[in-house]
Amino acid sequence: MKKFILVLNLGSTTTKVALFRDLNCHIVKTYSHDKELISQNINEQKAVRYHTLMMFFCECGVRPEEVSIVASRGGLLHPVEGGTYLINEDMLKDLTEGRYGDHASNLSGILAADFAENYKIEAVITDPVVVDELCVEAQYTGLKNVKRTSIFHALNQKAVARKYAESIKRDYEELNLIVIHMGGGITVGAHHLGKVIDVNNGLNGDGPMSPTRAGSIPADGLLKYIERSGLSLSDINKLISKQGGLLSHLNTEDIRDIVADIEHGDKNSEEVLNAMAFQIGKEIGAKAAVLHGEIDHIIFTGGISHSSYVMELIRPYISFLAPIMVYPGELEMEALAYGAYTVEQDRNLLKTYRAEETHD
Ligand SMILES: Nc1ncnc2c1ncn2[C@@H]1O[C@H](COP(=O)(O)OP(=O)(O)O)[C@@H](O)[C@H]1O
Ligand SMILES: CCCC(=O)OP(=O)(O)O
Repeated sequence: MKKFILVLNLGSTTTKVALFRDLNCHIVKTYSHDKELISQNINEQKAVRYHTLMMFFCECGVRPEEVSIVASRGGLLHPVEGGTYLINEDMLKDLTEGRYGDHASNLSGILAADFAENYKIEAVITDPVVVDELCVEAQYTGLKNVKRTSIFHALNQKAVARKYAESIKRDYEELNLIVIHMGGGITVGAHHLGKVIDVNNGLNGDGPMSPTRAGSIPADGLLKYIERSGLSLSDINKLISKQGGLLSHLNTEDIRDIVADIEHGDKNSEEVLNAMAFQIGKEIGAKAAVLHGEIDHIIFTGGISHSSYVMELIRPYISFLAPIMVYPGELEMEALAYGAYTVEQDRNLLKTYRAEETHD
C-alpha cells in the first residue's frame, strides 16, 4: 500500500531524506558529503546523491513502492511566487539544463522526478529558492542591464518565520522580521509584513561569505583575478558558488572542525571565522535599515546556528537592534511534507510551472 510522502532535500553540503505518514515524520536522516563531492557540478554529484537516496530505503526497511508522492526542495528556476508546484517537463528541463544556474536544489528536483518516474507517481516542489518578493528598490543594481533577483532559503526562512509568529500568537503577515539561514550558503532576509522585500542572493557574489560561497566581492578585484588566473567563466562561477568562503580559506566547510581547530590554537581559522561573523552582522545591519529599524525579532536558523561559538561571535554586532532567537537546523522537511500533503488533499492548490521564452 502507498502510504508515505518521501521528502527529498538536497542542500549544498547534505542530503536530507525523510518519510512522512500524512504530517507525521516516520523517519528522517541527514547525510553529510565530503568536500570533493560538494565542490563539483550537480551532474557530477548525481550518481552519489541517488545512491544515498536508495541507501536510505535499505537502512529504514521501507520499499520505494510504498511512497505515494515525492516532496522535493526546488531549485533554480525563473522567479516564482511561493506555493507547491508539480515537477513537469518545463521545470525538469530548466533544472537539468541549469538554465538559471547550478545548485544542489536543482538536483533535488531532478532526483525526485527520476524516482517518481521509476515508481509511477508524482513529484512536487514547495517554496523553491527562487521565490521572489523583492521590493522594486531592492531589484536595482548600478548597471542598467543587471538586475538583482531573489535566490535564498525561501522554504526555511518562511517556515521558521511562521513558526515564530505562531509561538507568539501573531500572524506572520503583521510582523517585521530579519531571518538568517546559515547553511552551506548564508542568506539574510528582511521580512516585511509577510513578504521578503530584500535578501542577499545566496548563490552568487552577494552578502556574507559562507561555508562554500564567496559572498560579495569587489568587482575590480574579481576582474583582475579573472585576468590573472586565466580561468574560464564557468570555473570562476564554480569558485564563487561552490568552492568559496570557508572552503577557499580553510579547505573545509565544516564549522565543527573549524571550531575544534580554533580551540587547539589555530589563529588563521579564528581570523577567518571572525570575518564571516563580521560580514553576517553587517548584512543584518543593512536589513535593519531596510525595515526602518522597526524589527519585531531577529531569527537565526540553518545548520551553523547549532554552533554556540558562531552565535556568540555574531551577537555583539546586532544585539542592540532587536531580540534574537535561534531555531537550529531547519523546518524544511516538515514544510515540504506539508506542501505535498495539502496538494494530495486538494489538487486545486497545485501550481503549474511554465518555462519562460527568453531570459537574460
Ligand atoms: N551541530 C552542528 N554544529 C556546528 N555546525 C554545524 C552543525 N551541523 C551542521 N553544521 C554546519 O552547518 C553547515 C551546513 O548547514 P546545513 O543547513 O545542514 O546544510 P545544507 O546547506 O547543506 O542544507 C556546515 O558548515 C556544517 O559544518
Ligand atoms: C541557493 C540559495 C540556497 C542555499 O544557499 O542553499 P544551501 O545552503 O543548501 O547551499
